[in-house]
Amino acid sequence: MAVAPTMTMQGSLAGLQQLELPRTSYLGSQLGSQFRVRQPCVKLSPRISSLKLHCQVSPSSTTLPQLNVDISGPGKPLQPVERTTIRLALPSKGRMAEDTLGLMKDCQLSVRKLNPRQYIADISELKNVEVWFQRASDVVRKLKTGDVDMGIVGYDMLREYGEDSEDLVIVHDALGFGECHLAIGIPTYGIFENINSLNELAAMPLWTEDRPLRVVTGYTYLGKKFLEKHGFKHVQLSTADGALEAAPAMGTADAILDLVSSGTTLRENNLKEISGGAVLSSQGVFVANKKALLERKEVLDVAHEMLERFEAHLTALGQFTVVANMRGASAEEVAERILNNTSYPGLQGPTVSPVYTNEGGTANVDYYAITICVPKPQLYHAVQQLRKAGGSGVLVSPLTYIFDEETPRYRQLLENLKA
Ligand SMILES: Nc1ncnc2c1ncn2[C@@H]1O[C@H](COP(=O)(O)OP(=O)(O)OP(=O)(O)O)[C@@H](O)[C@H]1O
Ligand SMILES: O=P(O)(O)OC[C@H]1O[C@H](OP(=O)(O)OP(=O)(O)O)[C@H](O)[C@@H]1O
Ligand SMILES: [Mg+2]
Repeated sequence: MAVAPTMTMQGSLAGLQQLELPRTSYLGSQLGSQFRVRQPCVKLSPRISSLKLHCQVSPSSTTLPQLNVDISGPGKPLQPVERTTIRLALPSKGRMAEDTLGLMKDCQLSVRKLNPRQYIADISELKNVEVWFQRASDVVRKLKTGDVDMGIVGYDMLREYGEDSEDLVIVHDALGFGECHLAIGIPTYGIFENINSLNELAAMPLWTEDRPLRVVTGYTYLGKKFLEKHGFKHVQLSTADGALEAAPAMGTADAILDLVSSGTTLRENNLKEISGGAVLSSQGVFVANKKALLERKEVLDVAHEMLERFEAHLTALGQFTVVANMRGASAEEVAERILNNTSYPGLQGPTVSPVYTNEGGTANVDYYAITICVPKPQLYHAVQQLRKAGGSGVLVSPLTYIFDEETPRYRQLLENLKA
């Protein structure tokens, strides 16, 4: 039953501008006019006798004080109030945190954080969006429970902590950072010297109920499913937070199940991958809570905008804009030469525009400037083709965004929401 408590506040209130409620109940009116309650939604249980609330202080303050609010006595029932803000959870630390903020910035969605220890921030371009910094595992957990609406994490984390939940939906599956794969690693030496595949590992007669294959991993959900699926009968999974590659040499595990990117950590610890031993490929993904997308149009709208920005930027990253002056009789003739003699027609076709030269005071057209987009790896090939087709003075510049007419991923998202 919800109750309206009477409250006593303890602690210094100096400098407080607003109160953040990490959980959900309506406390707004009791807090006094000097506070702005940003999430006035808390479920209060009659058993709760006190709540600790984190308070956001004025920008000049560097500390994050805690305000103790004692709740005592029954009051009149309160109606729970729906959250109206949109919550985006981002990784709070490590390589994903940096890369995520980098991508947001590149998409003109800079995240404003008042100080590094603060876990809430905002994005001036996305009004009504709160950014919450969380450990990657918590980003997924909170997405599942609906405490946040959208988030960015590694696909590995999504699968491990999301546990194939139907409440989660991927909005963008390839953000272009945190690329790695989750794989089994075994020693290159000793009894594993001639073991090169998952089947060979499973078939080793050594593994029994009393002496199972010991695998250390941070991915116990995915690991268990994977090993069961591949016929491992006697396996013991254990877990550790990092430096798993040390376990076989220490004798505390036979194999590891961990992320591999360059392969250096495996190699430096005398471990190897085996064929069939890769569980999944991973990179940063943009995920949302399905119910939030379906039931709150404003969440779907923000997801759409972020998706469009990500797509426009990530597509552009792989291409150059190329401008070349071409001698020609007409714009059509130049366009035909590009379309027929080169492999790079541009997005819909080449843009062709006249170049006016000064001929005794009269503007004359002998050249046409063509503009096309070229995939980065094919740049030199494109320049060669353009030269052959009569191009001179080729200018190459980076592309920042390519906004297509529509975003295929958005269409896919709408399909997924119907399912
Ligand atoms: N070697 C790697 N190369 C690329 N991406 C990686 C690598 N290791 C991890 N990742 C990706 O980054 C995410 C975060 O990794 P991890 O949790 O190990 O954080 P971290 O940045 O290493 O910090 P810490 O391990 O100290 O908590 C992983 O879920 C995965 O998606
Ligand atoms: O194939 P590589 O390029 O060598 O990368 C793989 C390593 O990167 C990650 O560790 P991380 O650097 O995050 O250290 P941690 O174990 O402390 O998390 C992962 O857990 C591997 O150990
Ligand atoms: Mg790590």
